[in-house]
Amino acid sequence: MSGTATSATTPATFLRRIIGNVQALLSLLVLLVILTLVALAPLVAGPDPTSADLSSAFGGPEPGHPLGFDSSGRDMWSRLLHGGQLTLGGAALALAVALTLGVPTGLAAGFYGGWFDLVSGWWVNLIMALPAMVVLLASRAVLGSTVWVLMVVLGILVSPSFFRLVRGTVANMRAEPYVDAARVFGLRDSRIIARHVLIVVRAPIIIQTALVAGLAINLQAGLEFLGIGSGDAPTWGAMLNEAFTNIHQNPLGMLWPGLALGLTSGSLVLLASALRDVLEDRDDQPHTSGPGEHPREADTPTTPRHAGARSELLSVRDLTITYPGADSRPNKVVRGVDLDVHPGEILGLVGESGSGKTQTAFSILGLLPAGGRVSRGSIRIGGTEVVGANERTLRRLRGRTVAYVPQEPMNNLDPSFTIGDHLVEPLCATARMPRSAAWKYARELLHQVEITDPDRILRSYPHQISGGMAQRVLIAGALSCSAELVIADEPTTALDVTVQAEVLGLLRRLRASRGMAVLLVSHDLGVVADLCDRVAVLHRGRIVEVGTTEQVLTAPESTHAQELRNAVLDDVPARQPWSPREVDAQ
Ligand SMILES: Nc1ncnc2c1ncn2[C@@H]1O[C@H](COP(=O)(O)OP(=O)(O)OP(=O)(O)O)[C@@H](O)[C@H]1O
Repeated sequence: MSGTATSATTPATFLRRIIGNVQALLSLLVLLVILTLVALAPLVAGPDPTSADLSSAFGGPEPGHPLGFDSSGRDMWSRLLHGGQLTLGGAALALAVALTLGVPTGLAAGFYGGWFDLVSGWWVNLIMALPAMVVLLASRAVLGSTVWVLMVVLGILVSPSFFRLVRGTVANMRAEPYVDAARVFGLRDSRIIARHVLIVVRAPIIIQTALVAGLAINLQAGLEFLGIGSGDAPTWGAMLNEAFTNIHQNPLGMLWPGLALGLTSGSLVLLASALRDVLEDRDDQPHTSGPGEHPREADTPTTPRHAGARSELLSVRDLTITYPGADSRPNKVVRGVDLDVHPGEILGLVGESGSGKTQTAFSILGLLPAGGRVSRGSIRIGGTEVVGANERTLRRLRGRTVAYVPQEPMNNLDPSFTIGDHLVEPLCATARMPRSAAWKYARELLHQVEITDPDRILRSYPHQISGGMAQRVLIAGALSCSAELVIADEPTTALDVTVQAEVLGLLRRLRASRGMAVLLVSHDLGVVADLCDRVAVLHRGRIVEVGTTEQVLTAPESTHAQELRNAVLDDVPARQPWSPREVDAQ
């Protein structure tokens, strides 16, 4: 089964995506213009921002003074550009402090947990409990009114936002199997953090940075506006303060610093939202294929099309699933798939790893991972179109018409709840059964999946039962709302051979007794031969052969079905026992 959406984006790809995103491009352009003008203030601003000429007070624009003069006759254009240096510089300092404090401590607390997590958590809670304005006022009284000092204090006050973000993300991934695997390979923690952890947290950090930058600029301007800042120095907040006091004589005076603040913080917020889309591979385009889409290989029509009458239970036509590719162009992982599962039938969906089996199954359930979308085609379950359907329609179908049996039974049971809770909750919520009736029915379901002591199992927590038992419980869950179609994704892969046979036998008996249909996702031809009426073979996202199980397994027509069959070792002579002479011979 595939993992979740992650994007290992190179800087060049990232840049290309930014350029391809109108919102990101426009907000970046606005910010670049503002930053360039502010950085070049000594060259382009003209007169000294502090030199006053009372004879020009409240004067309008004139050559060399495009924005006119303030109440003391100081040039507004010059004050705006020089003021930007203090306002934006102060915000950058606050951000640098917040990042320096929040990110490394968040990484360490999330990765190592333990006493460091506990102690840093207390500190962060303490800082968050402090009223920011009161702390800033007290800091000004104690440390002086220099804008830089106040910005350092502000940086400390906003650092918990980075700490919490990074700690939460890292703590979630600490238990990921690939982190354990990296440890097993003997990698040092510093390398694991640099290689596996930073990649995951960098996108949220970049987004948060853009948001906190906007906040810091506005807080800094707010302090200056209230007169808590650095006195005479020109800043956007101080300009607003001065213009506000003289609003009746010169209402336009508020416009320029207000516009500078609004444009800067607005662009930062828009940039953060666009970055989220770009970095997290979100794609909110309508679900249609566009001219820019390109398959990894030519779209040669190898798919055997059987676009005849559609099954009333499950009918898939021309299904195409797309993810944003590494080069920012759409990557089709399933292409033009046609499938039908008839009532009471077991259809095997087979193919090598990565051929698109799980993606096809998830799209039928309307549960594609983030970034994935059905870019073309139709999926009908019980006559209802799933592609483009709203969540309410999908919820109505899931559990009632179609149910799912996963590959890893243990991962799909919440360790905090008993098996009884797992079975009873959905019965109460979707079938609206009273609790006592739901418990009785859950017991009956466990009987149907051939569990001999249902009362003990209902009271047990997931860790108290075996993998085979857990899979039976999940099958019972799939049966609970009398679904007509069960999608089983490698339901026996995680089980040992004896239990595999038991579960397969159970599925076969349930089909016979309840008449339910099964779409069985598997790469194990033995399982398919044992259970399925028909087989569809997937190769690189396309169906290359469909037929009865006997026909596909005994006389496959397509090369890929032949290859799959040849990979089964049944007819191959067993290897001779190992003998030390083999080593000598090498
Ligand atoms: N979240 C994702 N983001 C991008 N591509 C994905 C994602 N999940 C799967 N893919 C790609 O989709 C293709 C099909 O994956 P899928 O999981 O359906 O394969 P599969 O046939 O079920 O393989 P397996 O038997 O190993 O589970 C693969 O090339 C995979 O790289």
